[in-house]
Amino acid sequence: MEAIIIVSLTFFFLIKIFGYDKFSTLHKYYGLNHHEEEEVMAYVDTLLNLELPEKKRKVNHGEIVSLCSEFLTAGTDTTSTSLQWIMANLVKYPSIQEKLYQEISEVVGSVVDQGVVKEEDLEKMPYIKAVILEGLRRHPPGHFLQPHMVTQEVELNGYVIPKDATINFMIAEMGWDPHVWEDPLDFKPDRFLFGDGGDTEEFDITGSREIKMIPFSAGRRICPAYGLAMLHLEYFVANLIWHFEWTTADGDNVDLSEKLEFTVTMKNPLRARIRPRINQLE
Ligand code: HEM
Repeated sequence: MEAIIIVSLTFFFLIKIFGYDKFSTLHKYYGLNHHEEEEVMAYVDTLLNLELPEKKRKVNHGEIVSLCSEFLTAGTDTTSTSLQWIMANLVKYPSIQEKLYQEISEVVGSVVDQGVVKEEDLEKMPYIKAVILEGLRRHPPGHFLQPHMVTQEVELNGYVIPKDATINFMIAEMGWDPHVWEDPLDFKPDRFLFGDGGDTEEFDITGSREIKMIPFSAGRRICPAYGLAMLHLEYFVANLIWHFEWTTADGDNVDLSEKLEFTVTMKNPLRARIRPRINQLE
């Protein structure tokens, strides 16, 4: 009998579906497998002996707590919110979900083998990158950056911005600019596929060549974890789609209205019906 599970999504619950032990990438970056063969260094370890050259001392416990709190806050909500937006679009647009599933199956094979899509598999999947980039363009979790301060007076488009002024950047609006993006409010991952081979390498998410969208900011204060966040999103989405077929719950329409919280979240959180693909093969 088909097992159909209706979920009101919180994505950390979904991590549990797969089991943390299978998420080798998380282990590698967060240093969770100290007892296993691979030698890893946890971020917190790097702080314990960190010298502050200007102050000629090590970071104290209060500063370590503050740094840990910062990266936990900065990293958790942003990634889970982005994941929810991307999955919502994959539920809303089944043909995009199907195209993604086809790409994953071509690289990884059949889900009956019950493995996981691995980090090295993702490198052979241009479409998953395109889906994540489109998700971050259309629904960046932060619509603004942290406030920045101007270090020297500058003139921009006829406006003088004085030294020490506090400024910010409307990063969501940049990604929706109709002068830069065709049909900017549509969810079209194909816009990030370049060349015959569908190579997405060309898109520069750091904005160092040109700025078309900067969900992770740009320059010196760019999100230090942008590579990790991209990898997590590709990893979670690929595995969620490879293992499960996602459809709307009870004829619900996926509502993409926004709500401003710490990040910009779904006003009506995604409710989806997920069906293990393995059952479809029996
Ligand atoms: C989709 C996921 C993520 C997005 C869209 C994102 C985006 C951003 C943005 C826009 C900033 C502000 C940069 C600025 O003000 O110029 C930022 C800063 C930061 N992010 Fe991320 N981030 C994500 C995930 C993560 C993760 C997973 C971590 C840590 C594990 C992290 C750690 C940080 C930290 C520590 C800062 C502050 C950097 C500083 O003050 O210089 N972020 N992020």
